Amino acid sequence: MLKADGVTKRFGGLTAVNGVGLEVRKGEILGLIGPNGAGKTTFFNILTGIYKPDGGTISFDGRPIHALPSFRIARAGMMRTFQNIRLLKEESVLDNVKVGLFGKTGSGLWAAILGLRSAKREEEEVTARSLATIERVGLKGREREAAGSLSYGDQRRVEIARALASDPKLLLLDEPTAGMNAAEVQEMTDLIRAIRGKGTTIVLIEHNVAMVTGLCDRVAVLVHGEKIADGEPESVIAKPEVVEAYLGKPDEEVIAVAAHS
Ligand SMILES: Nc1ncnc2c1ncn2[C@@H]1O[C@H](COP(=O)(O)OP(=O)(O)OP(=O)(O)O)[C@@H](O)[C@H]1O
Repeated sequence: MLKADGVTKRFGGLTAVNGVGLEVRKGEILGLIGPNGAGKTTFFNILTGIYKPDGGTISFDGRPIHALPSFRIARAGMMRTFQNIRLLKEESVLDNVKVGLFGKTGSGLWAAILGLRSAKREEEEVTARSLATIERVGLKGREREAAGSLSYGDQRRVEIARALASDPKLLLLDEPTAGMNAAEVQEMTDLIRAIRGKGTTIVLIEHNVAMVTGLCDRVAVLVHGEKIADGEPESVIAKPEVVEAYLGKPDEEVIAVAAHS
């Protein structure tokens, strides 16, 4: 589904992503882990066209995308969420999700201004699709509430719904469980699994090692902008270089998870 080869990004003298190669297979959940500042979000920003890479190539669904603007990459079927929730807090849950379908409609601005029938029909379709997606992420009945009034965990669901509304082939989630309690992490894990169950391929950046190990089919590890490991979760996180580089020192949680597997 996605193939990155030798992807590099520099900010002045800092090489944030250094020659990273990564393959994402159709239908899998891939976890991207690594310490703070390892380059994970920068890598997402490159995949989604927010940053242009200084080197390397990326193909998505068989087409090169590394030179495309973000809206074209989104239109090709790659959507994402952000580490810091980016919702229109005063607007309704429904309107926030409808934003995810912006650019997907074809009638155009004049048709909307003139109130043409095609624009009305499109608006109805966008609303229906958004409502169905809201239900899918478990927020049925909350459509008219202001997004900012929802709990943190539910706001993340709205973010995911916005990315999911256009039915992407590939969904990138940047720390979907950040700041969540154990129950919310479990609910988010279930939701991600259900999304994959409907055929969406998922890559997620995550700090919660136990969650990654339980959820992901494969894990890739970035350290100082370089990929140091890639493979089946339990074996990757048990590698001494991963334990040391990722955590700085052997960590009891990781060792316990590895030993348990
Ligand atoms: N726009 C930018 N300008 C300059 N430096 C940047 C920029 N974006 C990221 N960096 C730097 O690139 C490095 C990688 O940052 P990045 O946010 O990608 O790491 P990360 O692995 O996502 O970290 P975290 O887990 O803390 O979110 C860091 O040193 C960061 O300061």
